Amino acid sequence: MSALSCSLHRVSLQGHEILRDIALELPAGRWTAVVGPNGAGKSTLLRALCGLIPFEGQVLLDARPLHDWPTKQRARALAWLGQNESGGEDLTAFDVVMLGRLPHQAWLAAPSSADHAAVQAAMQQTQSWDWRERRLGTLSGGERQRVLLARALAVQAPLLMMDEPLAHLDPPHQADWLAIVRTLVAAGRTVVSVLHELNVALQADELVVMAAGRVVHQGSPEDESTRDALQQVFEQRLRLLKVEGQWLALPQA
Ligand SMILES: Nc1ncnc2c1ncn2[C@@H]1O[C@H](COP(=O)(O)OP(=O)(O)OP(=O)(O)O)[C@@H](O)[C@H]1O
Repeated sequence: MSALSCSLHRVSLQGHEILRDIALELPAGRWTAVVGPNGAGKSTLLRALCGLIPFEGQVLLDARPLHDWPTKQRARALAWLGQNESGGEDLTAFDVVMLGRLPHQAWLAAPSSADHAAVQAAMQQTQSWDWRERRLGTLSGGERQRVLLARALAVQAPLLMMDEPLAHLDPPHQADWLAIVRTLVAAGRTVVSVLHELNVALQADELVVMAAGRVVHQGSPEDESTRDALQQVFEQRLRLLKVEGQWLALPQA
């Protein structure tokens, strides 16, 4: 069963064709990592799949065309964490995370106790609760990223899409992110993330390997064909090693 599937004929930005002929099925209840070299089209793909940019073709969320979903219902079904998100600098971290609860609230209604509980739980999960009174603009890059991750978690959507969620995170907080993803997937949620950190991506259930605006391969990191595709798109410049049962990718000079 797919949480999200697409048949994208073309995605163009400002008159330039960025993606072409992409057909994907992203399995429900699994973690899929999208990888590939700079400029491959990973962020553009994720944004098209979330309906944030126009596309030629079709995207199905839970087997229903994305654009047929009522906006609020779709916002409850699909949570999004973008790359280098700006805005809301003067809001407190708590209020930023509360924005994740908007799809659950009636127009102009005050947040409910369930909204408060969801915000607190998400901020505790990303260890950002201590900064709840701080303004977003005063936080470091990594602290800010944890608040924005909490906002995405607070939506409590069955599908979580994240573009470079590990940006600015130090190794312990990368490990915490991985633990959060595993907890979500164990609870039946679906996670799709663009990742540059190949050692983390190789722990995903599925990899989508991209190059030059196309999907080159989709499969488990355990499959040799997936690792061959990685080598191909990264110009055979990886050393892929299995250490303690875990695939690692080192840059090769
Ligand atoms: N608004 C735009 N107008 C024209 N071209 C764009 C626009 N946005 C992105 N592109 C181009 O589209 C291509 C894909 O960009 P995208 O950000 O999706 O790649 P990516 O795989 O996420 O890259 P990276 O790993 O460097 O973050 C790049 O060549 C980029 O320069």
